Amino acid sequence: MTYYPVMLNLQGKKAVVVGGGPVGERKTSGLLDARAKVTVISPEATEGLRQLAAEGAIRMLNREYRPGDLQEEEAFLVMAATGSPSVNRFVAEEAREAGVLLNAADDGGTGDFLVPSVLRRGRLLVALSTSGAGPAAARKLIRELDSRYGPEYETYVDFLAEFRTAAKKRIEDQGMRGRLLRSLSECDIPELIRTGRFLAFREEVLERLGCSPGSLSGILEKYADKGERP
Ligand SMILES: C[C@@]1(CC(=O)O)c2cc3[nH]c(cc4nc(cc5[nH]c(cc(n2)[C@H]1CCC(=O)O)[C@@](C)(CC(=O)O)[C@@H]5CCC(=O)O)C(CC(=O)O)=C4CCC(=O)O)c(CCC(=O)O)c3CC(=O)O
Ligand SMILES: NC(=O)C1=CN([C@@H]2O[C@H](COP(=O)(O)OP(=O)(O)OC[C@H]3O[C@@H](n4cnc5c(N)ncnc54)[C@H](O)[C@@H]3O)[C@@H](O)[C@H]2O)C=CC1
Repeated sequence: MTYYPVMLNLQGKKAVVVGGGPVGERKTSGLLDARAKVTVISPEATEGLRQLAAEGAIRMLNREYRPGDLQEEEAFLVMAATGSPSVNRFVAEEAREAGVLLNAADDGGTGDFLVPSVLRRGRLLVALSTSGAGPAAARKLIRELDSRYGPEYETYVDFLAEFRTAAKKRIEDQGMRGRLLRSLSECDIPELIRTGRFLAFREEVLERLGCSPGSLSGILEKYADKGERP
C-alpha cells in the first residue's frame, strides 16, 4: 500500500473510538492532542480512559457498539480498536456506508488511514510511518528523532511564524519575500537558541525587517548553517 500523508485539522470535530483497551486509549490520547471531541464506546475501559471520562475530557458510552452509533454521534472519523475482529469489521462496514473516515487498529489495510508515530515540538509535527510494516520500528525511529530535535525547536518554529507574518505585512514583493524566507530557513537558529544568542539575532532581524528589509539577506546568509555571529 502506498499512503498519502496529510495533517488533519480535527479541532472540535467528532471522533469515535470503539474499544477501550490500551490501543483505544493510545488512539484517544492522540485525538485529544489534536483537540478532537472524543466519544469512546466500550463495555470496559482502561483506568486512563475512565479518568479522562471522569474529568469530562471525553464522552464514554459504557456498552458495546450498536448499529447506527456512528451516524448518531455524527462522527467525522472512527477508530475501530476492539479486541474482536468481527466487531471491528462491522464498525468498518458502517463507516464505509456512512462515509466516516476509518482507522482499523487490528487490520490497517482495511481502513482509510493509519496512525503514524509522532513527535511534537509546539507547531513542529513529525509523523513517521512504516505503512504497517513494523509499528514498533516506527516508534524506535521517532525516538531517534526525539533526541535529535530538542525543545529549542518549539521556539524556532514560533520564530519562523513570527518572521513570516511580519514579512507578509512589510514586504509586498512576493519574490523578495520568498527569497528571504528561504534564506531564513537555511539559518541554524536552533543552534543560536541552544547557545543563548537567539534573542539578539531575533531583535536584529526583526528590526531590519521593519526598516531596511533589503539589508536582511546579507545578514541571514552569514548565519546560514553555521549559526555563528558574523
Ligand atoms: C497499521 C497500524 C494501524 C493503526 O493503528 O493505525 C497498526 C497496526 C497494528 N499494530 C500492531 C502492534 C503494535 N503496534 C504498536 C505501536 C503503535 N502502532 C501504531 C500504528 C499502527 N499500528 C498502524 C501502522 C503504523 C506504521 O506502520 O507506521 C503507532 C505507530 C501509532 C499509535 O497507535 O498511536 C504505535 C506506536 C506509537 C508510538 O509510541 O510512537 C506496537 C508497539 C508497542 O506496543 O510497543 C505493537 C506491537 C509490536 C508489533 O506488532 O509490531 C498490530 C498487531 C497486533 C497483533 O499482534 O495482532 C497491528 C495490526 C496489524 O498488523 O494490522
Ligand atoms: N494498531 C495498534 O497500534 C495495535 C493494534 N492492536 C490490535 O488492536 C486490538 C485492541 O487491542 P487492545 O486495546 O490491547 O485490546 P483489549 O482486548 O485490551 O481491549 C479491547 C477493548 O474492546 C472492548 N470491546 C470488546 N467488544 C466490544 C464491542 N462489541 N463494542 C465496543 N467495545 C468492545 C473491550 O471492552 C476492551 O475494552 C487488538 O486485538 C489487536 O488486534 C494491538 C496492538 C497495537
